[in-house]
Amino acid sequence: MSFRKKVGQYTIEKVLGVGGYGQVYLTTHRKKQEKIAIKVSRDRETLMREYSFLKQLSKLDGFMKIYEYRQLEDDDYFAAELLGKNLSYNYNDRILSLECVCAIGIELIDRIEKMHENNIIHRDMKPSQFVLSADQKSIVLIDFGMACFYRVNGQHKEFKTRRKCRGTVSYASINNHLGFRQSRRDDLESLCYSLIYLVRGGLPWKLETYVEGFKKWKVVLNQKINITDKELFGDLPIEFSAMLKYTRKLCYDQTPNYSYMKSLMEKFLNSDKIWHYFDWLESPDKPRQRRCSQIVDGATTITKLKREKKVYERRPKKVKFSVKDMHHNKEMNNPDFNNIISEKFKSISKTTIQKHRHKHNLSMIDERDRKTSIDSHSDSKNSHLHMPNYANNEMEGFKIKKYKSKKSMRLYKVLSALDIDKIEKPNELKKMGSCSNSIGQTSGLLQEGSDECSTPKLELPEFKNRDLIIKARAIFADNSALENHRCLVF
Ligand SMILES: Nc1ncnc2c1ncn2[C@@H]1O[C@H](COP(=O)(O)OP(=O)(O)OP(=O)(O)O)[C@@H](O)[C@H]1O
Repeated sequence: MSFRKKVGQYTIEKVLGVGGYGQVYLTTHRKKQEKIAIKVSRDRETLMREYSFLKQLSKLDGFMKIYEYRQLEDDDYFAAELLGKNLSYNYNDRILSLECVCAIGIELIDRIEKMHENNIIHRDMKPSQFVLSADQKSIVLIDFGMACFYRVNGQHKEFKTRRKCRGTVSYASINNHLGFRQSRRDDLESLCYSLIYLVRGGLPWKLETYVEGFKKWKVVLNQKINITDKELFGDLPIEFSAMLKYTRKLCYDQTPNYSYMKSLMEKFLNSDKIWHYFDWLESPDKPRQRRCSQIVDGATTITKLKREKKVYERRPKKVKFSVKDMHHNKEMNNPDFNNIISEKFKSISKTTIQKHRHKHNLSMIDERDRKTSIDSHSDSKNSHLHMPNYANNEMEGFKIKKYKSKKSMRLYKVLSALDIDKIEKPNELKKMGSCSNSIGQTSGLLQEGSDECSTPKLELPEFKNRDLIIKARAIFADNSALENHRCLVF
């Protein structure tokens, strides 16, 4: 297999990153001998859109400088300023200090504010999109492949439901999970999860590796709703939870108070020179650096990454053989052939097999899986029977806490995660009646799925909190009815 050596007039030196839809290379311009980053993709439409957003922002401080866009025979590329490392693995595989993360937070809130002023929302904020500038003294926000305009001709786009869940599940906002069209608030909520990741070395959501596609979104939503402050924030100062709660409270089209958010982070810094606090820079008068308790047991944590790295390093090299070799061996009646094959299949883990089944929609053959699927199926048929009858409640100023049943407690948890303790129009709850009659109708929120969703027909009933989401969705469904409400949702 031959690797690509050049793109247009640039010679490729190494791969900087391979993402969802493109590859980023470190290259040298053959004539000017300049080091340049090149993003290459076959997805012309997305690459062009990203380029146009970057072009618009590139004149501002804190955004990547962007050069040319070229169309090639098989793919397209654009050239950009060469930046440093991204923050996804954290500096030196260690958790960052509290002060450093606050400094990063201030930088990023500033970038987000500028981006929002330009009518753009990012929709995929996460640590791998936070890249150090070449001098390592500032943070640059990259990857606008999923960005879009939230305001067109001065008008905010209207609120919509049943949208695809977009972005990266661990950092997605609750409203994104619920299928609501994203707006400025969602970038900020994702930023909060990213900062927690950086300062605690991970996020507490737990995911089995074989959970894929849209099911992953359901599992993580459940955890985001049910998690306690202690689990999520550990010994972090109260300002972090205040910031997350603030972003969750924002209305759909509300302009966030960026200064307030910055002020929460500034409490931990005494100097104006933000880069002073970056852990990766040495300075003689470096201020005190505090480390917070680390999350070690989550879907992605530094500890886990280190562990995996060690296992990977220790693993003996696999003997590779091609299909051609296999046929050859078979034809030659090689006595070792069967051993080789059985060894190879032994090394395929259960997870991989489950993944494969999942991908190809194969029936689950083990008894436990079969049982779950039967249970969930029967659940689906009778789902409307489980719906508590809220429809008769005509009381003004409906208090969520009033309902003590298990299901309403779950509803209460979603609403309190969104910081809503009162629904002003109890009549809205009537909609649940009609929603609950048809799984197809209600599952719009759930089935449209993520962009990662390769199996859009994932069974809705598998989601334990199905009722809860249906309810939340029903309550939020009517944008206009809730516009003037204290619950600040849309
Ligand atoms: N200008 C640059 N200079 C240095 N490194 C870069 C630059 N642009 C991107 N990278 C690196 O390449 C990685 C992938 O880039 P980018 O996020 O733009 O690609 P993507 O295909 O959209 O990825 P994903 O799907 O993971 O978001 C980044 O995390 C970053 O480490």
